[in-house]
Amino acid sequence: MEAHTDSSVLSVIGQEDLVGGLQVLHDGAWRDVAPGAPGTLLVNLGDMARAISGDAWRSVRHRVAASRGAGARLSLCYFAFPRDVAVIACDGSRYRPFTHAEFREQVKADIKATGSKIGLERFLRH
Ligand SMILES: O=C(O)CCC(=O)C(=O)O
Ligand SMILES: [Fe+2]
Repeated sequence: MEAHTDSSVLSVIGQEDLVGGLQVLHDGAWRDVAPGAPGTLLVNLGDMARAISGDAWRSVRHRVAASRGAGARLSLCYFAFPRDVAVIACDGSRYRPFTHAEFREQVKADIKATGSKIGLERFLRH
């Protein structure tokens, strides 16, 4: 899975594998996230948490780089999203207020046009 930030408010990832492969970008370097003990849940902040907090919380860029022949990898993800009509706004934020539906449509359009998600940058105030 290529590098991305989640679009959610938060994501809960249950990794039932012992293979690993999840990596997060930290200080410009990809770091492995070691698989936890069985039953470990990993919580990831998404773009909506970032926007609602005015960048106080960050949506970490991550990817899955499972190596060939490492065995089966199973992960279950739960993504919590705002309702479509929810207005995502924060006083003093770099982002203009937008609805979740607007964000979703913009991501869809950007993926169609460029092959990848652009995300919150699209909503920067000018
Ligand atoms: O499988 C994983 O560990 C993460 C998957 C992921 O990043 C996603 O589905 O957004
Ligand atoms: Fe993700």
